[in-house]
Amino acid sequence: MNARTPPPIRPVQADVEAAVRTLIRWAGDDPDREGLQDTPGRVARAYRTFFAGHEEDPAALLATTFEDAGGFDDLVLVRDIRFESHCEHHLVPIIGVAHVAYLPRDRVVGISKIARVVDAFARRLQIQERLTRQIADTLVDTLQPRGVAVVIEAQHLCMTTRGVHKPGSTTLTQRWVGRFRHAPELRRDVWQGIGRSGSGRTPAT
Ligand SMILES: Nc1nc2c(ncn2[C@@H]2O[C@H](COP(=O)(O)OP(=O)(O)OP(=O)(O)O)[C@@H](O)[C@H]2O)c(=O)[nH]1
Ligand SMILES: [Zn+2]
Repeated sequence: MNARTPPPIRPVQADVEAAVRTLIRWAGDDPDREGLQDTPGRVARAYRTFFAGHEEDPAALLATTFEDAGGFDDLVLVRDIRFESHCEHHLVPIIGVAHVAYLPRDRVVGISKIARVVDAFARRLQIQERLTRQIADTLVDTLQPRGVAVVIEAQHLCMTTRGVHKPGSTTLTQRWVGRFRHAPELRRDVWQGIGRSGSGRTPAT
């Protein structure tokens, strides 16, 4: 944003409710009928939850670390972190799991904070590739570990409930940083840890 561009004005709840009334009318229904009267307010509140990550600073979630981990510097893998996100193309849910691994250098982080970082990025308008990368980059920047791995498997409802209509299809993305990039055995540890048999190939740089 350059100096002449004013910051975007954030709509207030009344603006959002008016937009939802328009959507209801566009769908062919009457926003004033009894069953729909409270819907615009509900949708505004739901969207606030869905996109709460835009208000969060994921790096701050990792601020508390522990150096006294008994010299532990081996693999830490938090598996099956269920998340709900929304695709930025259709505003339709992306539902999946993230598996996050790191090799500590001199400190570890509370494991719940890793799941919080996943949520902070998931609760935004997203594409899966960016979500994967943002989680990995945040761990790298804040913990400076020897390596980070993020694998995400997700179902995009824009592919299953509309458009190409492929129910059951899932998308898998992976990001390997540091030691994981050039150590197939470490990547195999992650694949085995998450119950999958990934290839040991070295990812393109
Ligand atoms: N790479 C990537 N694509 C995504 C993600 N979520 C949704 N998409 C895709 O974004 C694309 C948008 O394509 P468009 O042709 O502009 O939109 P569309 O006409 O609604 O496309 P269809 O979904 O094929 O009906 C689609 O191919 C979606 O499958 C994501 O996380 N990553
Ligand atoms: Zn989509």
